[in-house]
Amino acid sequence: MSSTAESVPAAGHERLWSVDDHLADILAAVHPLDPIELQLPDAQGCVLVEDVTVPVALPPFDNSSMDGYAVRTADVAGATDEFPAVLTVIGDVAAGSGALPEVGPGQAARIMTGAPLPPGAEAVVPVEWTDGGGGGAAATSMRPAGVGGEGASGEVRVFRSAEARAHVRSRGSDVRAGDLALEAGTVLGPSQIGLLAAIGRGSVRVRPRPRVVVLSTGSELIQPGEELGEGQIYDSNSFALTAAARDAGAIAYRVGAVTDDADTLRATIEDQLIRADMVVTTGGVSVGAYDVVKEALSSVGDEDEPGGGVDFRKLAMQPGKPQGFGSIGPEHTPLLALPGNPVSSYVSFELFVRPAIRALMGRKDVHRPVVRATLAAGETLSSPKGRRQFLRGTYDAEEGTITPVGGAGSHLIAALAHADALIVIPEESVSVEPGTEVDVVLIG
Ligand SMILES: Nc1nc2c(c(=O)[nH]1)N[C@H]1C(S)=C(S)[C@@H](COP(=O)(O)OP(=O)(O)OC[C@H]3O[C@@H](n4cnc5c(N)ncnc54)[C@H](O)[C@@H]3O)O[C@H]1N2
Ligand code: MOO
Repeated sequence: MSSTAESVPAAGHERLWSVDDHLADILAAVHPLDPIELQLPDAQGCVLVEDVTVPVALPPFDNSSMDGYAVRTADVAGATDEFPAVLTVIGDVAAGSGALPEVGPGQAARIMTGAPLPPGAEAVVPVEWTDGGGGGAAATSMRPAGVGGEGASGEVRVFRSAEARAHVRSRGSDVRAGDLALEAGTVLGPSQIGLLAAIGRGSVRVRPRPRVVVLSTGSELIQPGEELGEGQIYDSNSFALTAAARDAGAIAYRVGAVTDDADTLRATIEDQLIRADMVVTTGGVSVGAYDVVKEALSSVGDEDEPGGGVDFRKLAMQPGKPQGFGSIGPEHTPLLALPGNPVSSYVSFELFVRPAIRALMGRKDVHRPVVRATLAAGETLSSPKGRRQFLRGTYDAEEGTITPVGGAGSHLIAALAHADALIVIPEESVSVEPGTEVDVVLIG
């Protein structure tokens, strides 16, 4: 991967890439996945690639919005408690009723919410405006349609008049046939899935969720639940980043920690490519003698896979300085190699992997929201010169303040777990006073 953009001036002898240039390079190389037809439940969170038009009006027929009686307006005109209209009940119309009774003069059909308005009827009077067929005062509910259809015959007293179309939901009052239901580019949330189902669509063309394989590296890592040995730590990165990938919209596969062995790592990644639209690794990208990701991937693909290969860079950011990005395998699957420190890998994920996942999904909103907030710190914060620092904090939307949680250390997993935002300290700042306005990335 290369960038035409300028890199940040070297600090010491290092060439540092800016956060923005690195992200731009990633987004330039990551393209939306090809669309597929998915069943509705599987399409949740996906981006629609077709304009969906309404095949049938909603509602498809005039229907009642209340449990009550379908009546002719002239029959109930002037009805009061004292002088109710007395109508002959000719039967029940329940939701789903096929054959409908014709309501003639002096007649009423008992009707349920959602049931089609029967021919002849012009309005619905709610059951509470009637005696419910019981011969007494105003009813509070209908008598259940028990054996023998009690309540679906006899007489009903109506105590109020009704205007034409009262309590009737007209055919097409929601959408009409031929209307645009949802346009291409819409992200399918629960209500959009509901609309698609309501107009009878069982499947839609969408961009699929990317399959993201997350693997961590490090011979010191063991799985949570196992007994810690000397010098060992639990692998938290693969869990955190798999969760973050899922949260971003991906189908995430967590691969357990791989030992610091280049051949094993290469073989593991190759095995995973079959189910990966993107690979994310953590650890092994620094300058140590056992920095296996760098060793395993620096050379990958150069001769065999034109256009492939992984580039390792140092970024002008803290945490998250060492980063790798490129593509791997015959499909040129994007690979992001993140630093191993837990906070570094998480912040790097937020800044680079999440946007890449969302770009694969075809989403326009690839970035987290950024707001301005007042720094509510107890002391002046310091930041390394020439590096964009991302401190963790809690954001108070009501007060418009951001309070740092924990320090700058990239091993502070507990503080990260209590943060819902990243405080951005620009490259040019070396200290920030409490009360200063800062950019805040909302990650909660
Ligand atoms: N001489 C230098 N040393 C380091 C530099 C440097 O420029 N010169 N950069 C530092 C920075 S900044 C970072 S960030 C780290 C990145 O190192 P690696 O990506 O090679 O990561 P590791 O060495 O494998 O691990 C670092 C640290 O994180 C712990 N870790 C790793 N994986 C996990 C995991 N899955 N779950 C929990 N914790 C994990 C690991 O045990 C180490 O403590 O390099 C600095 N060094
Ligand atoms: O850049 Mo490292 O990610 O500072 O901790």
